[in-house]
Amino acid sequence: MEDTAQPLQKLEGVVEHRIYENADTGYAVFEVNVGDQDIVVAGNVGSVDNGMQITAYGHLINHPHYGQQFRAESCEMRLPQDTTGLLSYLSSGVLPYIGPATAKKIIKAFGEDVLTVISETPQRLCEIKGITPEKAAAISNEFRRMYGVREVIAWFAQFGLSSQNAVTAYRAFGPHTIEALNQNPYLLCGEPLQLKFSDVDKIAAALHVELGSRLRVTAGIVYVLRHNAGNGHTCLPRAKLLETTAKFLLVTSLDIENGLDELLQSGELQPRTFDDTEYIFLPDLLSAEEDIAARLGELSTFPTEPPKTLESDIHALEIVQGFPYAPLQREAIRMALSNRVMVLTGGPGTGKTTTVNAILSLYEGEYDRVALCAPTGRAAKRLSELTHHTASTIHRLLEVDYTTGAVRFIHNEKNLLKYDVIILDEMSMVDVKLFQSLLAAARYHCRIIMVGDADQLPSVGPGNILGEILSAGVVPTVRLTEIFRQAQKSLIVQNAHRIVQGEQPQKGTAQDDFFIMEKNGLACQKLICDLVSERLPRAYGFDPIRDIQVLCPAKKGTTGSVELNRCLQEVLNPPSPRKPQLGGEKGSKILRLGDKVMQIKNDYDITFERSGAEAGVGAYNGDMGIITEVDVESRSVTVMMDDRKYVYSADQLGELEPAYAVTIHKSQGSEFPAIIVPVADVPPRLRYRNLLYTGVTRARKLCILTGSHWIVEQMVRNVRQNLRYSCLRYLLKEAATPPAERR
Ligand SMILES: Nc1ncnc2c1ncn2[C@@H]1O[C@H](COP(=O)(O)OP(=O)(O)OP(=O)(O)O)[C@@H](O)[C@H]1O
Repeated sequence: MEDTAQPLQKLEGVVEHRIYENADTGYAVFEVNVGDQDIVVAGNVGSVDNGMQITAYGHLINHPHYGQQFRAESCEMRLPQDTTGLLSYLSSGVLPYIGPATAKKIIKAFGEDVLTVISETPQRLCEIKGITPEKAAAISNEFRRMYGVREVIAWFAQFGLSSQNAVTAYRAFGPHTIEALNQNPYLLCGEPLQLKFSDVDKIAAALHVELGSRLRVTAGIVYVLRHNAGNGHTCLPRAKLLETTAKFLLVTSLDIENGLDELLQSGELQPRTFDDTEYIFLPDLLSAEEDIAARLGELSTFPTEPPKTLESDIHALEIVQGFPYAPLQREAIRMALSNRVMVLTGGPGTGKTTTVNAILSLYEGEYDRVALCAPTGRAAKRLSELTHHTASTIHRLLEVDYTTGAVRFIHNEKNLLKYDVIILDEMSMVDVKLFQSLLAAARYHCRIIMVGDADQLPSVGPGNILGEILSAGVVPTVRLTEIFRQAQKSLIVQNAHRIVQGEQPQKGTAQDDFFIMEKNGLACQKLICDLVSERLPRAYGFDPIRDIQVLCPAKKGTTGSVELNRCLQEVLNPPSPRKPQLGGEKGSKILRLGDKVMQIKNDYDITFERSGAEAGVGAYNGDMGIITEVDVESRSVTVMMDDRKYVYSADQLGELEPAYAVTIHKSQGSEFPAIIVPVADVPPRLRYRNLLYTGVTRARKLCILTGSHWIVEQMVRNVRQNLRYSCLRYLLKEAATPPAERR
């Protein structure tokens, strides 16, 4: 967050001493002799060695902890040329078997040619006493490897790309990285770097790759598919893919058609045809949908014997809770006990949780190991509060393997989970890859109960599993429809059902838990601040920070989450000399002592402590907490999320955002005592039913819509189900059909 607007300064000198180096990220700190003094240089510049000549570009800054240092944005390095530099370089232990004494002997023997000898004719090193042919080969190999990384860093630097990217590329592509990238710069769009296509296009243009070249076209097609996976599609119809790619790449459709055929032939992409439409998949997403379909299809076709005492067991539960189950609830309970897989779906207040509780009790009488889980930390917490059973996130159930860098799970098909039953709530939020992983780790006989509301927004990741399962009609399903009397009293519940049925929500009166207040633009912004800071705490006793949540359809605009966060932070947690803070430069986000914050991406590595309980790792997208400490010196922030205490270091602060106002998308799976949804200035593309429905159903005790009623009307009317391309429904039907009956 420091000032980088000033022109870059240049620093030239010779590396005197390495202080710190992180081989994974390419971050290095070292002392450089610039003639009359030594200056500490830090930055993502890759590996450096004593004696190297460097030219760095960056800024001289005053680090609060380490004092004056040069923060390098980029750095060119040359191996030492003269014998003094060479001696310093070789004496530093940079190469195996060469210490200061051997370095002296080698330089004496080969002078300024020493590095050429090491690289080209290492056998000549055997002229030095003590260097065997094996040692000479090891020295030469190590030198070439290091030099290779450096060359890759230099190649990346000429296109303005970081050393961190270079180190990652070198690790993926090996000693021939530059050769491979010169031949096909579009490799940079794929794993592991996934750079933006337009940026790679510029590099390709500099390397004289033509617009219509096969390399560019095939990379463009894969890129379009991957981009669409980011928007939730597991595949695209062939025609749509061709059309989108042609527009994106500005080349003829014939070129694209040929490119696609090549990718299909090589297996880099895979086709499936259903209802006369050819769908094109990235292989990993196809195998995710196929695996899910195969498993659920198989489980669906093998019902089990229900326990003989089932009816009397259900009756016993009814006596304990004091009311009978409704017919559909009974059907769901029976289904859970007589099938290996099922879906339980329904809107708010239709008795899903009551039914899950019954299923849980009966399963616990039957089986030893029943797991309850949900896709997010907040959803798991809510589930465990409602059922009084331990519930965990799917990630925690599968246990993330932290050692590999990529997200892998400790429980998988080779190391199965030891559960007899898995009950999975908030199914609408689960994406195909995560569900594939969960099913793969489930034992063969494990029952799978999926619970969710298909009218909620679909998952952030690719797929629309719940919607697809329901439309396939293969998996045994109960759809609860009755709104129970208890829930009927709530206008939140009534209005949620109205919205789903395309009816307008009713404005409430003073006794109700749902209101619509007409205000637009800045007046709406001001109204929200007043409601949160004064009116609702006064009228209902809500804590403005912990109980009230503003949920925005959009990020941008006067009543978007960014602007509202700024205003609410100012009102609820204003600056004060007693409240240290970070950020704020040039309008960047501020993190201040006492702020409510949200974790905005999954971090599987971050550790937390708990007083009186075991420490652990992981903070997940959507987790919320309060800043309890800000250390300006080390630029670190301490956050309490329930009983978990996290310390975010300077480089992890990007994972946190103020959370007085969050988007409805980020609030999926969570509930709050009171919510306010600004329905003013909502961009047209975000005016749709499921978004409003998901927002409204997050409220437990109070829901206020502030904005204009005609935007509410538009949102209710617009049923543009976030159309998601997926073939799970077809694959499920196929999997549940005996082979002989398939077409
Ligand atoms: N068979 C029943 N008879 C009477 N009341 C019931 C019955 N089943 C559930 N209820 C009541 O209806 C209300 C809503 O039930 P429940 O919490 O199970 O619904 P839900 O679908 O999980 O709702 P939400 O999704 O909003 O959490 C609760 O007060 C519950 O006690």
